[in-house]
Amino acid sequence: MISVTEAKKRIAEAFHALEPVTMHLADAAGKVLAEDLHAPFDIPAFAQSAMDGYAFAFQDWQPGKPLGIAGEVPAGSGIIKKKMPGKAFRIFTGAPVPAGTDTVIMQEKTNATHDALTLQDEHIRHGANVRPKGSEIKAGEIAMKKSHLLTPASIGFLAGIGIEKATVYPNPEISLIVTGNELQDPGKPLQYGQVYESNSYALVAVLQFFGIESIKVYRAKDDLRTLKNMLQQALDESDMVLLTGGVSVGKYDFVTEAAAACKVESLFHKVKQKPGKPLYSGIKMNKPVFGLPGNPSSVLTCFYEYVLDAISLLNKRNLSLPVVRTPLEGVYTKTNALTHFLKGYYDGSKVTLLDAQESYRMRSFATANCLIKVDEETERCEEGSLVEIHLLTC
Ligand SMILES: Nc1nc2c(c(=O)[nH]1)N[C@H]1C(S)=C(S)[C@@H](COP(=O)(O)OP(=O)(O)OC[C@H]3O[C@@H](n4cnc5c(N)ncnc54)[C@H](O)[C@@H]3O)O[C@H]1N2
Ligand code: MOO
Repeated sequence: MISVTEAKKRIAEAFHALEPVTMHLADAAGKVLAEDLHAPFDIPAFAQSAMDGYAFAFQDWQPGKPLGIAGEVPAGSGIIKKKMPGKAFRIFTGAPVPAGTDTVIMQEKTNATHDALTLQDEHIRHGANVRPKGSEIKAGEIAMKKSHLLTPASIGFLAGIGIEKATVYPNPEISLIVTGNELQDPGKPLQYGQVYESNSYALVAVLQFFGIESIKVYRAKDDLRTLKNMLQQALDESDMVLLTGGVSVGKYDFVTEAAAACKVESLFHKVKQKPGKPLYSGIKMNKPVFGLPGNPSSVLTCFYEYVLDAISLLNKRNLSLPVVRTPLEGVYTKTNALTHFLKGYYDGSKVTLLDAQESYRMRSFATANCLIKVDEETERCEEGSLVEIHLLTC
């Protein structure tokens, strides 16, 4: 049995990023850039008015002397206006500032008749209310660097400078295999000895929260041949496989055997932790395989603590839970030399240990917003002592 630190280290060293793919910008949100992007054009592509008002040449203006009005330039106007010295143009926000003019005055600060304009702003400066050509970015300039996370603002920025496609690290396609003869679908009546299948629901939900779109779910009976064939198929058609249940020492626990039969190389089996002690992790051609111990709370805890690390290595995102140190409300003691991950509630200044910590229970997990990590060697956490918590961002 290895420590939590060693298990995380083995994962960190085992996996590398998926092959980058080029996709439409609309599909690239939440992904990480695998290339530098350069601006294809000067943006704005022309000197642009920032206000509804009048464009004029600053040097033509003499206080108290009206300017003539030569015409109108609405946004989107493709008409190139002739230079009209001494004249102003009616102009609107976003419209091209006509050649020969360099300054825009907002309409509220003018007095205009149909052909004469009086400026009523002595403080107006040369170039006011004009967005110069290329002031956002110049053609050829680096717009975004490799490894940048495409946030909504990044997507808006790239679209705004005319970029349509991006080469990014894709999300892994993931197969889930839930094992167990006892499993029944929610909504159907429970026969004696059956339990409702909830692990696939929790895993699909958490994967979706983290932006993973391609998820296949399989159900396997506790039978080595079936499980082996299913795992082989899942390995063939996806980038990562998560199995739940069947990873402990029982007579019907076949996950590690099935993985070995599929030539998955084991990274570890069993970690000094609670919940999730029988956790298994393996690798086949950069495809992570996790055998998550079947108890629902162990499944989700191991997902947050280990599977997220592996996904982060494949898609180059940093999805691992944020870590905070905060005072503990109450006292916590433990007698075993295992790392404990405990369901907690963090109010921004302290963390409270929730009840129902047993790994078959999900009730308090459903209201928890963090996991409290109590290290292997710690025997007692005193009231008010600083503990490490991992924030459940979803
Ligand atoms: N002799 C020992 N027995 C057990 C040990 C051990 O070290 N020695 N470890 C215990 C721990 S810790 C855990 S965790 C479990 C893990 O066992 P498995 O991964 O083999 O899981 P199962 O036995 O298949 O299931 C455990 C539990 O979870 C329920 N389950 C399973 N799948 C689902 C699902 N999809 N949805 C809802 N509930 C599920 C299952 O019915 C069992 O109650 O082993 C301990 N035993
Ligand atoms: O972790 Mo088992 O996950 O303690 O029930």
